[in-house]
Amino acid sequence: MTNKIKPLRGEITVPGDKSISHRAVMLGSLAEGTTEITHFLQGADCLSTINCFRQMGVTIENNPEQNKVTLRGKGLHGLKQPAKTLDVGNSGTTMRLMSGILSGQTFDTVITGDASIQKRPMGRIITPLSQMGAKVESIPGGGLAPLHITGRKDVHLHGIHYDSPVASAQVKSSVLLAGLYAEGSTSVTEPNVSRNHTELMLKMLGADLIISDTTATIQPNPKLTARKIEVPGDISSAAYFIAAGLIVPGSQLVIKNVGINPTRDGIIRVCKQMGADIAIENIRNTDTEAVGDIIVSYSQLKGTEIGGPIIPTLIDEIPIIAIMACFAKGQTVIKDAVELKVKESNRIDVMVNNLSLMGADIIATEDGMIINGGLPLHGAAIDSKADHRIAMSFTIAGLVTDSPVDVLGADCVNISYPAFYEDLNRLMR
Ligand SMILES: O=C(O)C1=C[C@@H](OP(=O)(O)O)[C@@H](O)[C@H](O)C1
Ligand SMILES: C=C(OP(=O)(O)O)C(=O)O
Repeated sequence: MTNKIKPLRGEITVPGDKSISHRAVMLGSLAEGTTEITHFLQGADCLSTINCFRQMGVTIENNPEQNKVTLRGKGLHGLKQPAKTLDVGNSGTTMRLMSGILSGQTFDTVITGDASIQKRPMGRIITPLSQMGAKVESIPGGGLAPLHITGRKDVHLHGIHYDSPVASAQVKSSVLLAGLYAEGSTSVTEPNVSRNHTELMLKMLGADLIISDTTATIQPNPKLTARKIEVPGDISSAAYFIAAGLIVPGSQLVIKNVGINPTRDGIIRVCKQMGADIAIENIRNTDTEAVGDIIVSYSQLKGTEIGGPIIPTLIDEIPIIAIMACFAKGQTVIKDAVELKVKESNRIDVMVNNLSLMGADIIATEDGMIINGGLPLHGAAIDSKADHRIAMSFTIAGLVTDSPVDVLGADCVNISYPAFYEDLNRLMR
């Protein structure tokens, strides 16, 4: 069967940012007053966060038709012990950020997630939280979930300075959130700056938090006051349409209202490096985050090198960048991205194996991959390994292969972008 290539044209608004939606529920639950969240992401990961906080006594109304969530915060010390194990589903963000919050509670909890979560490293949060005096135990051992977190009845956590070995917003946020419950200040320094949504939202709600270069420092026990939170469109979801616009001949797309926080905008910078016809218009600020409309047109891309401080700003976009690199002239080298091995799947192996199957010239390296672009890609059956970013990346590749790509387990897009296929089909009409 051959594939008829159809250009993508028109305007699209992508769903709300996943990282910011999680944080809005978490911090709203710890604030005093009513939080109204608009453009909330109705992805399974964020619904897991809602469920966990409901189990700890927070009243949360979710209106999926309007993507609106309203919740009544309990204050820093108002959560109650859940009746059963907290289940984060597939969400690493929920697991790691909540572990920081739970470390500061007076009650015990057990927290776990699906098969993928139970393979992902939690030692990276157990180490700093333990240094703060928290008692976080891996039940199976080896730093894996489920985790048992013992409440701190008499002893308080104490602030630390943590020199994180990884640039990870989940590690940084977990420690800063535990810092809300510590004696003394808590700071985290990371090797490169990771997304700073936790810091920006905490500040907006009234926390005493200072960001200086690669260090964030928080003072304990603030009064957090509920505010309206407008969630920008998720640049990680926009990335699939950016790529489609660039690689499908004849395409031109406007992606409205996308979060362009500089700790997340690496994909835009890489597209420019690759010679893309891409621009941002209508830049404005919400209370905490910059947003803009992304305009993108089909372009002949060229290879590039990606590594160093830009990596955390585009970590979830590397699978789709690898697809773009296959359509670029020349070589693309992606390095310093070893973190890809501990996401929902090993994203280096899964990208390299599947793109090789489709005829790409790609090899895995220890911390990334090297792609020689320009070879035609063929259709194939691609196992998504239940990883939403993999499923969406290969769907976009399949728009320009000579025969169809069959993505197995494609319903995992539900984790971060439930309407992905509907939105894509609408732009191809
Ligand atoms: O804090 C967050 O919301 C996230 C941080 C990143 O993970 P790491 O902190 O593990 O890099 C990213 O990959 C994930 O999709 C969301
Ligand atoms: C890695 C991701 O999310 P999490 O760590 O929250 O599971 C992702 O969405 O690509």
